[in-house]
Amino acid sequence: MQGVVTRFGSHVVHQGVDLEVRRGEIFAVIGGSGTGKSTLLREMILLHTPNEGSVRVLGTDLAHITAAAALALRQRFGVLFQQGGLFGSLTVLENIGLPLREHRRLSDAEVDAIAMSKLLAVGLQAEVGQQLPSEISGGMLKRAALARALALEPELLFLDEPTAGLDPHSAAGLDALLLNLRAEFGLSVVMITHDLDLLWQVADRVAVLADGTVQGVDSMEALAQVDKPAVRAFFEGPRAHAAQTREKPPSKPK
Ligand SMILES: Nc1ncnc2c1ncn2[C@@H]1O[C@H](COP(=O)(O)OP(=O)(O)OP(=O)(O)O)[C@@H](O)[C@H]1O
Repeated sequence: MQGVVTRFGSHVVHQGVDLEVRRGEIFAVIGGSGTGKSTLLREMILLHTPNEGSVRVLGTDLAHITAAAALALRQRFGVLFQQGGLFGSLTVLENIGLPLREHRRLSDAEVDAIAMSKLLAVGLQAEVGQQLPSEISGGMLKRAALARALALEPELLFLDEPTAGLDPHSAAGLDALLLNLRAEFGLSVVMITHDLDLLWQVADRVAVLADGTVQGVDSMEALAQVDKPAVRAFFEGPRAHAAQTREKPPSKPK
């Protein structure tokens, strides 16, 4: 993103946001409530157009993108929305297979086989595939939604608050899963999160959004040394300290 300006009426949300996400990295955007994180994500996934500035995703400039190019681009990235967004009347396996039915010419058996491989890749048991979303836990729902986001083998994954609403055990499981998926599929990940553990354990670089601009982009370790109030806010308080000192998984690839 370069020079992104976003206004809603007279309310200026972004006043010149510059961001660059590198291939293969897990990149997080943090910021206080209302600083425009969700809007920024929506601008990256073709759901909102900024008033000024440019957004490029996987080499494609979104400014004057044709409908056909947008359709092609959407198949190269996966999105995990905060609520998961699975269809309640379909089984988990049918949900995961939906993007394949929509965008690929495959037999039912082929769709089911790929959907099952994604289900297993996110650490769910095969039997879960036959259950309805209402029958599984919040942590399993997130995993199932992630499996659906992975169905078309995206190069890039966008996650909106992936651990929101999860108990600490399920959230920790998701940390490990993201690291594994990146290692296995070479995914690049852009996520919005308030989860300090997720930030410390998983994010390679983090952008701090405040006052309409990016106040700093760096590893959590480096940001912890930055002496700006908007950045410091994320490193103070008992929860921040606990997350910072928690043991990290040894597998964190660099
Ligand atoms: N469609 C819209 N119309 C008008 N105002 C909007 C719209 N979408 C977002 N806003 C405003 O833009 C600002 C940023 O919203 P956004 O949801 O992007 O923030 P956020 O950082 O994701 O917040 P939170 O952490 O609370 O989810 C808010 O003041 C919000 O009210």
